[in-house]
Amino acid sequence: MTALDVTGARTPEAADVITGARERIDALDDRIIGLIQERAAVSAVIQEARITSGGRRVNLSREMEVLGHYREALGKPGTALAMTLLELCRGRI
Ligand SMILES: O=C(O)C(=O)C[C@]1(C(=O)O)C=C[C@@H](O)C=C1
Repeated sequence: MTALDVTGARTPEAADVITGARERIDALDDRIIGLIQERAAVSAVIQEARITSGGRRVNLSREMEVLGHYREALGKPGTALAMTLLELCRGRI
């Protein structure tokens, strides 16, 4: 496949722009994944401390704060993103 095919561009110039921008997106995605893994590790510390102290894994009022934070920053899809992040960090409830 040529660069034109894989990018969907109709000109070599557009294919170059897309190929370069996709490299930046791949690098950003790697950083985002790393941050999600770091977030999950910090979240695990909190959950462990709470459970060890006799509490529950989940704290719904805090989850509402997290959901609101993402919704304020990113709009309605931010809520869906935060729900996915919470599931990654504390499992399904
Ligand atoms: O902040 C907490 O108390 C956490 O346990 C962290 C966290 C989160 O990942 O944001 C995870 C589970 C809780 O239900 C609420 C929030």
